Amino acid sequence: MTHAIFIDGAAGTTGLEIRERLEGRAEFSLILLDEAQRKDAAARAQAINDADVVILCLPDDAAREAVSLIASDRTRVIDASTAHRVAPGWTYGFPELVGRETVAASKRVSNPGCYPTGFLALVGPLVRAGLIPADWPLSVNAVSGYSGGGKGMIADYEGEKAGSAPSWMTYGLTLAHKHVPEMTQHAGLSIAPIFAPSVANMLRGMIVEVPLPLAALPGRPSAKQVRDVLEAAYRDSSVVRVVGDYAQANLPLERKSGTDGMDLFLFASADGAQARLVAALDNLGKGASGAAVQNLNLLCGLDETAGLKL
Ligand SMILES: NC(=O)C1=CN([C@@H]2O[C@H](COP(=O)(O)OP(=O)(O)OC[C@H]3O[C@@H](n4cnc5c(N)ncnc54)[C@H](OP(=O)(O)O)[C@@H]3O)[C@@H](O)[C@H]2O)C=CC1
Ligand SMILES: CC(=O)N[C@@H](CCC(=O)OP(=O)(O)O)C(=O)O
Repeated sequence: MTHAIFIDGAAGTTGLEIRERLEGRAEFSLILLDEAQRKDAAARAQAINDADVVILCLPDDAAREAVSLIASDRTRVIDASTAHRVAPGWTYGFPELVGRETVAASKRVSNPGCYPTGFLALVGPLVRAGLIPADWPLSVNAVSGYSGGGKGMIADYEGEKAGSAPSWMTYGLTLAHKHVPEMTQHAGLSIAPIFAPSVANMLRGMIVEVPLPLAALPGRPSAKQVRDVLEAAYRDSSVVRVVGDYAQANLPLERKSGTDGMDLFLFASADGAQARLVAALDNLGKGASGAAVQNLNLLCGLDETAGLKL
């Protein structure tokens, strides 16, 4: 069976990467709009309703508009934007956390944000297991490649003004980043984490870190207990891996660049009092396009890793 797929926003950063992963796959036929039609509401509405699955790679408002254009009961949606990540009636498209069957059975799937993908992979299982209380005041520090800001930020770093682009900058200084609600809700937290994102002068790649004062947590969990919970959570996954044999003295932003996988690490102090939980991924891989293709595979009853770069 061939599944008809329409990528709305196929000319953007995320859309192009999804297209690249789908090309040459016999299970899919792509519905394509040319340059003159790709922002035409009537042409998009037709394509949306002709598709079995629509993948939205659009700004939030355009994603909401695209969903409003759906008239066909058959059309299923994967939205890569922030528009529906905490919306009722939408499945949060993180198969390793919500269950592959749940994603596979859904008509409306919201792809996780890139930073929340790292944060939730690390923290979700630990909250669920009771090692981190729901009201624990977590913080999360992260670095992204500049492609995380889409075509606009890529132009800032690679276009005429490239010389004045910072080599590294922290942002989210109002403490109201759009990813905080999904991090809080899908981790099962009652207190929002303090989120400190930053961008480096590198195209792609992401490191997300959660410092964890083990000795201050109720029950004082050991590093081994934390690691055991994470390993059990991802035992069945070939996309998310808990790395147990990392012997290097540092961890580069490039670690997972160009791949759709995510590596998780637990670094603990010798006395077991402190730990640093770290996720390495590609903001355009498991952080966006790879996750969308993984979800698409599940919606279509295919192997979840088909077409992924692992
Ligand atoms: N980049 C990343 O790492 C990640 C991005 N995302 C999310 O994915 C979505 C897409 O992001 P990204 O690919 O980075 O963004 P880009 O800006 O690179 O691409 C967005 C695309 O949407 C097109 N577009 C805008 N409005 C409309 C419209 N009304 N109708 C049709 N097309 C439209 C743009 O057209 P034009 O080319 O003319 O500007 C552009 O091609 C966003 O919601 C983003 O937040 C999610 C996870 C990670
Ligand atoms: C570097 C950079 O600017 N990153 C983006 C997030 C990219 C992303 O994944 O966000 P969404 O999927 O939620 O759009 C930001 O902080 O807004």
